[in-house]
Amino acid sequence: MTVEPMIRLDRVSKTYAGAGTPAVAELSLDIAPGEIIVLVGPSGCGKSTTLRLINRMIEPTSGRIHIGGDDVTDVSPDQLRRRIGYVIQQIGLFPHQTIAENVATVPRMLRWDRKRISARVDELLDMVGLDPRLYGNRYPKELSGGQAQRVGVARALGADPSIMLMDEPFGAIDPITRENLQNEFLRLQDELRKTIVFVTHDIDEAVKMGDRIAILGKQSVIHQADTPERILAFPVDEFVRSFIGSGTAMRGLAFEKVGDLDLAPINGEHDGGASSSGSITTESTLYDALEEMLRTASGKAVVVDDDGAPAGYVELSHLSSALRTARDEARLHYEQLAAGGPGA
Ligand SMILES: Nc1ncnc2c1ncn2[C@@H]1O[C@H](COP(=O)(O)OP(=O)(O)OP(=O)(O)O)[C@@H](O)[C@H]1O
Repeated sequence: MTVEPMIRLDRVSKTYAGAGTPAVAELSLDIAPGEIIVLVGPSGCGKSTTLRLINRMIEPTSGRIHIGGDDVTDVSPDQLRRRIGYVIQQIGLFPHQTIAENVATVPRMLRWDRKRISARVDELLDMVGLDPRLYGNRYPKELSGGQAQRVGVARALGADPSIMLMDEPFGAIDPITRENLQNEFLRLQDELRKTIVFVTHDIDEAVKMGDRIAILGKQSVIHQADTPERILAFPVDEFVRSFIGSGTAMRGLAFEKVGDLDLAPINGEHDGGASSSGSITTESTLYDALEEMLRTASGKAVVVDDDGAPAGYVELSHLSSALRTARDEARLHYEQLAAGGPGA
């Protein structure tokens, strides 16, 4: 990594009192400023422990933690936590405080004046898509699960921390609300550019949210830490392959754009049918094209240009060749890494 990492874990270990083996063993990981890194792995592999080590809710048994270039292993955890927002699944809003009071938690701890706190609370609720006038005076039990989760995000952003730790933040939410929250959060992150460590069980969520994904095995041992594209194209071992599961190859199609293909020409005889179907544009992904092929059961998908006129076909051979190229590029990257070459 060429930029100075925002978070550096340097051989960090944690053995809980009374436990025979460490929950986290010698974990080293650099996290760049502004990136979302997603930690995924089986239950009990130490994901939550790793998050809590970063904000020192628990103390490492050994190793060092650096934030923004400073070794924070020994600074006061209170100070540290103001620089780090924390969102958890069972959101833990204070039930007897209003939404506005909940969101004001950190600014109040920092002893901001009343006016500044109130302006910040309004701004934060707006940011997460809740109208402060409608929701500010409600109590947590008067919110849906999705709304409560938004409040959790707003509260974590209270003092504009540079780092957010998110432990299965959308885990207990129905799939549709969950997808909305994911999309809104990604949009928000486009503006805020926080450094985010995000824990999930769900590989699809990891692929969607992560700039990088770290696949962890027992004791938070990193099996593979890389972009979602490369992990899907080239799982480095059997553990990663089985963790990401079936349908892996197809998921990789979501990273390729139709516009990057050399489309098959449309012959005159197909024009009529071609122009009548086709929601696929040059901005669509190859995954969209595959869905279109399956939907029309034709083995090809018509691509339309900006004026809605047919521009060409995506064929199955495009898809297999795109996947092959992604796999070959990823393999080359890892070969170069192993050889200490340019990928290293
Ligand atoms: N406070 C604690 N005291 C003792 N052991 C703990 C404590 N918290 C976690 N552990 C143990 O440490 C290991 C890692 O737990 P952790 O919660 O970090 O895993 P996880 O990957 O987040 O799991 P999950 O996905 O199920 O939430 C487990 O074996 C767990 O039982």
